[in-house]
Amino acid sequence: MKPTSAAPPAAGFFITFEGIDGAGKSSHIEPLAQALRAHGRAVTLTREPGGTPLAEQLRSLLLAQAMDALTEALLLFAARREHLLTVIEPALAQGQVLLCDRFTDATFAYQGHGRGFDLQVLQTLEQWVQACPGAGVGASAPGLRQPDLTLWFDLPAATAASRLAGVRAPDKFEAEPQAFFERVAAGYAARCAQFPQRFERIDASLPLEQVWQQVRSVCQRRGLLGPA
Ligand SMILES: Nc1ncnc2c1ncn2[C@@H]1O[C@H](COP(=O)(O)OP(=O)(O)OP(=O)(O)O)[C@@H](O)[C@H]1O
Ligand SMILES: Cc1cn([C@H]2C[C@H](O)[C@@H](COP(=O)(O)O)O2)c(=O)[nH]c1=O
Repeated sequence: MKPTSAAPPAAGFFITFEGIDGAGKSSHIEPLAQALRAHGRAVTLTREPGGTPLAEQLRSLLLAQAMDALTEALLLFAARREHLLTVIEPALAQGQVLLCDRFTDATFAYQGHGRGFDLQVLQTLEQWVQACPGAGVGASAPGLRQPDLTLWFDLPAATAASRLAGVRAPDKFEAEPQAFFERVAAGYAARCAQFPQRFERIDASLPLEQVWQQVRSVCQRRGLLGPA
């Protein structure tokens, strides 16, 4: 029988976009999706909290209602479980690139460092919620779904606040004082130091086009995009 020359199916790849509110994540998700599709990849674009009808309902509560810190963490992880099982895992199993606007690093940064909520409790919830049969083959924690690549848009809290001023009415998180976002930014820096293999720091203080060039070159270096 003649050997077939068909390429093996692409493996799924999970990319998260992280950073404080106003850091510029959303400005680059759609352009990256387009670039990946032009490079022949199937792409799913999604966000947290949200990404499914149930998780979007939880998002509406989370972004509007004041609540106890544990309640907030539980609702975030409930939305995440639903999102993982119905959107993220199926897309990765089909070999897609999954682009997600925020994931669990946001919980460690906002709830953990921003609100001062217990990091050990967050870690326990992470282990429960992100246990997925298809995840982590060959990884340090087999069976635990984690992003393959995290693009961290690093921007001083004062610059983010001035970019957001007047753009839209602030939600519950955006209404927090600058000191909160300074703690969240420090939380992201700590996560970047803890997971240097999957984190890539993007200098988000540069003009839009230069930020995009950084995103593009990270994806080229990681073999997701070809040369420009
Ligand atoms: N590099 C940049 N230079 C100047 N302004 C920018 C830059 N990137 C984004 N902006 C502007 O800053 C604002 C926030 O950007 P964007 O919505 O992409 O941030 P975000 O990180 O997705 O915020 P959020 O998490 O709150 O949704 C927008 O008005 C956007 O046009
Ligand atoms: C996933 C996640 C999100 N948040 C916060 C961070 C943002 O302020 C909002 C989401 O709004 P965006 O405009 O879509 O960025 O939710 C959080 O506190 N903890 C989380 O785990």
